[in-house]
Amino acid sequence: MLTLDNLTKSFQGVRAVDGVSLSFEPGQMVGVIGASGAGKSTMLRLVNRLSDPTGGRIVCQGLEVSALRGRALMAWRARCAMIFQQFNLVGRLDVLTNVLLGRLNKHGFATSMLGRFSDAERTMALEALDHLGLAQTALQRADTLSGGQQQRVAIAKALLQEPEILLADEPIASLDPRNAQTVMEALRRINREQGITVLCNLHTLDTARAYCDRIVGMRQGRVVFDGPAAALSDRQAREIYGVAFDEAFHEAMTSTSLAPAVERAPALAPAA
Ligand SMILES: Nc1ncnc2c1ncn2[C@@H]1O[C@H](COP(=O)(O)OP(=O)(O)OP(=O)(O)O)[C@@H](O)[C@H]1O
Repeated sequence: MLTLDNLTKSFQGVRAVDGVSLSFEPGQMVGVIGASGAGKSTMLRLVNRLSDPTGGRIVCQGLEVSALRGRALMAWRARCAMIFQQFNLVGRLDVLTNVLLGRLNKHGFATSMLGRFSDAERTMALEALDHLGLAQTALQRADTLSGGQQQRVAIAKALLQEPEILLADEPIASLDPRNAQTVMEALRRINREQGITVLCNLHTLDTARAYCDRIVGMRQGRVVFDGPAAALSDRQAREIYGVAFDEAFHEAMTSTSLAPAVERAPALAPAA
């Protein structure tokens, strides 16, 4: 169980995360939604300690994450992998090497850059790519792939960390609807098959409703909704998004709807 207890982060007087208390059961897929500036990214960055809280605590299975320093902090970061909107791959390196860089925290930077990976790790990386429908791209430069493919490479890299928690910060924000669907299906499948807890910041409502067990709605740094996706009413959604509500809905309605995706076969369709 991962628990955020009265978690707060202030930036020069702005309370980006304001007294958030939440608990996440292992294996949940949680969509964090809210308008721009609601505090979603800051909350995720606090969880893996890319950013330090100014108040409150983070506790995971008895470990006080918010107090960790040095090696213990590195070990925590290895337990919760993070993927970003902009993929964070090294474009000039091939896909396989990018995925192997997910082992960085097991080896240290120098060894990883020298490419000293074991056969078992290479097999693990190829299996992760294969699982994500990308085995055939292993020797291609990462920057020759489509955005959706690059995000799936980033997911494979995150999986090489063997994480318990996957933090996804707007993973589909820069993708077209088809690639967005493929990436969300991949995250859902990893969550279901490997039991990895997924906390995913999302802009649009229908995506959160379609793929997540639970939705956390944030507004001005606070949690204003926490419950099953099916329990989120339009009135509550309006409260979460405020004046940005129409935008959140408009995006959802004008894009190829992602909603039916969970009803489809779980196999990953190759993205363009
Ligand atoms: N490093 C920082 N320095 C100062 N203010 C910051 C910093 N990071 C975030 N903020 C502020 O904290 C608030 C929450 O930002 P955050 O990026 O967490 O929101 P968000 O919900 O993820 O928004 P978006 O969907 O646009 O990414 C905003 O007011 C933002 O300007």
